[in-house]
Amino acid sequence: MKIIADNTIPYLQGIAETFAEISYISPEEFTHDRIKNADALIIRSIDKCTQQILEGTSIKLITTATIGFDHIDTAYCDKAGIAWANAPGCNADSVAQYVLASLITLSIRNNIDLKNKTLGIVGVGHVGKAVERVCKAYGMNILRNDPPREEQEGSAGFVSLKTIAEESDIITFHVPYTVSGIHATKHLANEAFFAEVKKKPWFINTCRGAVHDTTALLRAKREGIVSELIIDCWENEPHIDLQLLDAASIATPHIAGFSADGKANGTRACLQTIGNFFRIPIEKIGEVVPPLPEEPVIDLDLFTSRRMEQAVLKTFCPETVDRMLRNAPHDFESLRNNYNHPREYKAYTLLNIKEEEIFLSDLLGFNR
Ligand SMILES: NC(=O)C1=CN([C@@H]2O[C@H](COP(=O)(O)OP(=O)(O)OC[C@H]3O[C@@H](n4cnc5c(N)ncnc54)[C@H](O)[C@@H]3O)[C@@H](O)[C@H]2O)C=CC1
Ligand SMILES: O=C(O)C(=O)[C@H](O)COP(=O)(O)O
Repeated sequence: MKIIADNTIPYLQGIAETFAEISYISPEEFTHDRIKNADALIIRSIDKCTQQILEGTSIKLITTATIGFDHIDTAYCDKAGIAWANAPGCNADSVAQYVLASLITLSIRNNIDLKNKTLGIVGVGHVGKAVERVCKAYGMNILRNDPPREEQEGSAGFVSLKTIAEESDIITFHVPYTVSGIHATKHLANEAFFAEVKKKPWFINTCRGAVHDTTALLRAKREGIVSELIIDCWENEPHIDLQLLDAASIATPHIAGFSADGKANGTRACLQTIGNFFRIPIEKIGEVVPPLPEEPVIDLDLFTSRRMEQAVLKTFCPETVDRMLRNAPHDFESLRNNYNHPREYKAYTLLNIKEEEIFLSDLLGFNR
């Protein structure tokens, strides 16, 4: 069996060689001619699987090491008999770590207490639920909007997008990018949405850039309708809007899901899918593990105040990544490809924890 894999997917090399003939190609090499003889692909979100690329190839299975799958023309795949699979939930905890660390960063910068602030979550799937869990543990009130889930499960626990706009102090989007159907998310945060916004909320996009309309978002920011912007996903990546970069309080190059743990989960999910599809045992799958952090022990006594917040920022510091993007906005893709993937909380042990810190620590998943 022939596999072609994106050579920027971590923790894959040395594993797939044991059961397949595998070639690694760069995202730039991802063309029809290069992939046409493969049986299976292992891709990332920057490898666009369009009809043009796929038509006339021998590909039977596409696996993407990501949650989102808007880079795959799934309608064409279904018509052409090409199976495809994403990696559901693989990096949901990474996005939650990013959101909490970014909120803490801005709360310290602006001297604002987040406890009892209302967080409106739009899209409450794997990521939205993980964000809800950590932000609730941190003491925030949660509003949830998810019309597709509401249709299936009933209205209890869900609110309208209008309520999110009117009542939230912070609004965070965790929807897939979709362009058709009654729940299409393209430009969900548009002029009409910002017209309903009341409390000058912070605005977070860590899902897909085109879920917001950049022009409308910039206007909302300029007019003080929204206040702080946390932007990880941008329209037209990697060619990001420099005015939005300037307007954002935290700006990162689409790395919210880039924890080492999330990457390993994504790689493992792809291998598992290939194993199941082609009925091959993948013995080395257990070797797909992220490396230990450089400093796996965090001594809380080293911090004079906001000790748990400092511990969170020790695992992932959005300001470091923000600086890298501002210094080189045109290197968006290379910043992503050469990123130093942080570990999630479970890779760290907290020392000298106090009784009142245990609840949050355990909920985030730190060891103690
Ligand atoms: N920045 C990053 O690195 C990452 C970005 N993502 C993005 O986040 C998205 C969400 O990920 P998951 O939560 O794992 O997906 P999921 O499929 O588990 O959940 C998405 C939720 O959004 C809801 N939804 C769909 N349309 C909606 C609408 N119009 N309004 C409100 N809710 C709507 C769905 O019903 C579902 O519950 C992914 O599709 C991906 O695009 C995911 C991981 C990392
Ligand atoms: O999982 C997703 O969906 C994401 O947005 C990923 O974080 C994107 O990762 P890459 O495709 O850039 O590896």
